[in-house]
Amino acid sequence: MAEYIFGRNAVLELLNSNKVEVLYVQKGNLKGSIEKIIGKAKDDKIVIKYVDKNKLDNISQGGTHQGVAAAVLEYKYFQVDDILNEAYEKKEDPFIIILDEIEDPHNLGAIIRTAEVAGAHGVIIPKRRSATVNSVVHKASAGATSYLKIAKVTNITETIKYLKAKNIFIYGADGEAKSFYNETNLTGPIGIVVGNEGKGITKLVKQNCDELIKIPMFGNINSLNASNAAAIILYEVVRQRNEEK
Ligand SMILES: C[S@@+](CC[C@H](N)C(=O)[O-])C[C@H]1O[C@@H](n2cnc3c(N)ncnc32)[C@H](O)[C@@H]1O
Repeated sequence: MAEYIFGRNAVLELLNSNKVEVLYVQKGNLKGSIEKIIGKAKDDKIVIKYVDKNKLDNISQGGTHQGVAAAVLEYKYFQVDDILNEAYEKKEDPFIIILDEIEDPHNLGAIIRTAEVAGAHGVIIPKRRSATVNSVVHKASAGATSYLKIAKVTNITETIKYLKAKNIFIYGADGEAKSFYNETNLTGPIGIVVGNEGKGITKLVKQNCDELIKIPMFGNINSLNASNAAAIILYEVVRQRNEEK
């Protein structure tokens, strides 16, 4: 069952933290701060439903709704083992994307979308210093957050060690790597680490990767956008896996 928040200040706060799934506005009640709320929801491309007062009275169960309520988007994160089990149940080698502090929700959404389309089994993000699955990510993923398993972990390095103990080979995507991504064998059980937009993969995480791989660059800019880099590498994994069959 959806959880609802009501009242103008509470709804605006929820909008600012990108956690509104659907906005409910009382028909005809469009004056004052409600205009700001509707404007923000429109900017964020959130579904707005104009409803009768009765509907809002029901949602708020007698509370003061001031003509507005919102359904809260709460993503239920999976465990790393759920991602592994998804692969094992499908009798496939695990194919996991590990995001080391991706901060931009649009990048996170885009990577989740590519990972889902590429047939990966899940995406792992850290609890801290990372974008989390909110309405912006949900939209940027084109709804892929509803299909792909996303796990939120306390420590990426520990998770990598855990995956390595399960015979999963961990590649770090790094523009300074020696090996080229397309000359590296990316078949078998693998995890691909993609780093933060500004600082790349953190030192400790990098040290714990089995191998670093790079996408060649020929221009003046010293890196690709994280979600573009992820897409290029994920599709090389797809290519190699299909060639293997
Ligand atoms: C914007 S880049 C980070 C740039 C950062 N200044 C650095 O030193 O890594 C974000 C992430 O995208 C991936 N990436 C970007 N360009 C890449 C390339 N040429 N080869 C492999 N990965 C790349 C890496 O995972 C990187 O951590």
